[in-house]
Order: sequence, then structure tokens, then C-alpha cells
Amino acid sequence: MEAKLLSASSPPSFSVNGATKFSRPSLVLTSPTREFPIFKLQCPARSSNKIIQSVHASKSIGTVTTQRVDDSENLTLDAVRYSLIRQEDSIIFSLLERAQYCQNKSTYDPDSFSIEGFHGSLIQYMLRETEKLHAQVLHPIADKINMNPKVWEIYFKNIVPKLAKEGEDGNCGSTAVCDAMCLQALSKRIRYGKFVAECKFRDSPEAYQAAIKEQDRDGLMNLLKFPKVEESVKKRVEMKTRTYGQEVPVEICKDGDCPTYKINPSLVADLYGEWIMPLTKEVLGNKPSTSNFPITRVVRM
Ligand SMILES: O=C(O)C(=O)C[C@]1(C(=O)O)C=C[C@@H](O)C=C1
Repeated sequence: MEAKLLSASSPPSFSVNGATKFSRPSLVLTSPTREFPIFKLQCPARSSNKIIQSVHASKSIGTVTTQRVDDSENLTLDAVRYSLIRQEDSIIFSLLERAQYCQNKSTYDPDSFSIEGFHGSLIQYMLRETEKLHAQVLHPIADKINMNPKVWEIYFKNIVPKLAKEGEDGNCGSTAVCDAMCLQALSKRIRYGKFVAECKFRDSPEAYQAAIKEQDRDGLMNLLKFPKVEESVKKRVEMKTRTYGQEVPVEICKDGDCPTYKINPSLVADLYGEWIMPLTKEVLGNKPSTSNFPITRVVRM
């Protein structure tokens, strides 16, 4: 499908298993007047490193540089929880997108992909380039707590095999795009633990300070966790997955027909219960330290 869609143009190409493949971009296909974004695969943007570093956390308007500060007053537990609820939608939709393709293991195989000046798999290449771009607009604090190796392992070991059919369907480019979306959505969700931690700390600083001073990790975790909230998160994501992921038949279902789903709704609930919330709690437990607060007035993510 990827090759068919793009055969009329000359998009950037890369080689998978020795055969040249074209990746399906999400934009620009329909407008004959638009050009493909210039994406020189042969020339990684090393020369632009300096620029990337200098725009971190600041915004240049002409010659004036302003410090980027979140003045939205949004750092309340309700607001952060609301953001976590919205992020559920992004996570579910990106998993649904990924599920339409086979596992396509060659996407993850460094020997199946070749691009001059880069050794690694197509997904590694995709993420490296995407993160380079994001590094230009997000604040470096986003990297301070790095759960990415864990998210990576969980995603490829535990999620993809349950989400996608075994085998190869030739859509390696689309697979890499979907994987990148899933990984970013998951990693952002988990990183939000640090905002949750700060809100909780601000709401009752004395309680947290006491636990932190005494290095009472269990006590700190008891303050931070809310089992009832966790239960309702699992119920809600299962319900959302049933709603967003239900196959809608053209013919009206007859009585007794069971609805079918693009992905197993309990898969997402389990993903939250077994991985996402435990990792968020790791971030929560990592963050509180009297010397670290406040971390805000820094980032708008
Ligand atoms: O909503 C909270 O209070 C959170 O701390 C977030 C979160 C989650 O990851 O969803 C994490 C730990 C709590 O036990 C409940 C939920």
C-alpha cells in the first residue's frame, strides 16, 4: 500500500531488506501544488546542533529573547488529572492506528534498514529524527526524568505482540510512524507524574516534607497513591477503548450480534494497570525532594 500510494511522486526513500520503500506521509498527498517536505535522508542535520541548543526554553522574536514560562495557572491536581484523561484518548487512538498493521519486525531490525551515515533500525531512525525536532521546541527539563528505556522495552515486548498480527505486510514506514506516536504518547503520560507530584506536594507540603526528610519511601508512596483513582482510570480506558475501537458494521446488527473491537479493550486497561500507572508512580516517587521544588514556571508541554 505504501508503494502504491506514492508511486506518482518522488518522495524520500529508504531501503528495507535491500528493496527501496516509500514511507506514507500523513500530509501532502492530496494537493498537487504542494511539495513533499524536504527531508534529506542522506544528510543528518549535524550542522544545526548549535541552533537546537540555543532555542531551548526561550523564544526569539527578532532580536528579543523571552524566557518561556507557563503562566496558565494550570498546575492544580484537577487540571493535571484532566490532562491525563485527555491523554488517554491520544494513547488509545495511537494504539488503534498501530493495530491495523502487522508486527512488521523488520521495522525493528538494524540489518533490514540502511541509510547512509546511520546504523540502526527504521524505528530508531524515526525516533531520533522526531526527537531532534521536538528538542527544538520543548524544554530540556522534559528529559530530566527519563523513563524511555523502560517504555521502549514494555512497548515492544509486551504491547506490540498483543496489538498486532504476526508477520510482515510491507508497511514498515507506516509502522514506524505509528510506533513513534505510541511511544511518545506513553512517554509523555508517564512524565506527567512529575506534575502530579508537584501538585500533591503543594497541596500538603508539611506531610510530604516530613516523609522526604525521614527518607520514608513507603510513607511517601502511601501519600502519593490513590487506589480508587487508579480503579476508575482502568474502567474509563476500557470503556473508551470499547467506544473508539468498536467496528461499526454497515448493516445494522441483528439481535444477538456481539460487537467486535479493533483491539481488545481489556488490553488497554491492563496496560494502564500493569505499566503506565506503576511507571507514573515511579516518576511521582522520584520527584519530591524539598530542594527540587518548585519545578514549575518552566514548561508548557
Ligand atoms: O491522579 C493521581 O492522583 C495520580 O497520582 C495519577 C495516578 C495515575 O497514574 O493515573 C498515579 C497514582 C495514583 O495512585 C493514581 C493515579
